[in-house]
Amino acid sequence: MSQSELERTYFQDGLHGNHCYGCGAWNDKGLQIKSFWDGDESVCIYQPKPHHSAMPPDVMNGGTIAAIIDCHGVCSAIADAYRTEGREVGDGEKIWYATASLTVNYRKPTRIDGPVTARARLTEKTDKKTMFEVDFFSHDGVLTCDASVLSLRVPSEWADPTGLFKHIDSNS
Ligand SMILES: CCCCCCCC/C=C\CCCCCCCC(=O)SCCNC(=O)CCNC(=O)[C@H](O)C(C)(C)COP(=O)(O)OP(=O)(O)OC[C@H]1O[C@@H](n2cnc3c(N)ncnc32)[C@H](O)[C@@H]1OP(=O)(O)O
Repeated sequence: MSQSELERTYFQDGLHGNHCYGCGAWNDKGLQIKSFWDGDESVCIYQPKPHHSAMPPDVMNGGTIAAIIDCHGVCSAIADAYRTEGREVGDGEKIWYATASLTVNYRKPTRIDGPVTARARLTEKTDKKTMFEVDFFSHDGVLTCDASVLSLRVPSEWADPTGLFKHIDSNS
């Protein structure tokens, strides 16, 4: 059964300190997407802004669409991992995933004049890898893109607020 808007728990609200451009609730210049479970699917509804346009001002930009799908897919992988362990997102020992692969097929132009919806379903999972297939709809219900997002579980250094590369450099 679908949750009402007031009952929803958004994955990103549990990812404290996340400054990601697409999904970081702590990045005030980012998209700040919000994702939630609707049964076995995860859903993200996003109202594009006029500056998220492609060349025609009424069509949504493909890179912005990809950023939404990417972050919705990775956040779904994170939320799925917490759910598998019976925990709320962000509770207890932290779980991080990063994008290993993103494929987006742009089937039709996406209207910018209303909220877009990404719906994702889990299609493959191992201890380290999680694949979500994502359908992307414009506000009039047209399926404009389909996509797949492969997320890989990464160590806690990815969440170091001072950065990742010093860990990589010191290991190489
Ligand atoms: C107070 C402040 C606190 C701060 C808190 C922060 C909170 C943050 C919260 C939340 C964040 C969540 C939000 C993120 C959302 C946005 C996502 C992004 O934009 S992430 C950036 C873009 N992505 C990258 O930059 C990855 C770059 N790539 C890598 O680093 C590596 O390639 C990585 C980690 C993805 C994989 O490397 P390996 O060494 O762990 O894995 P290997 O051993 O190579 O592979 C494992 C398995 O995966 C397959 N695999 C790996 N890469 C693949 C690929 N590209 N395509 C297909 N398969 C791949 C391999 O074939 C292998 O498969 P077999 O286990 O043998 O079956």
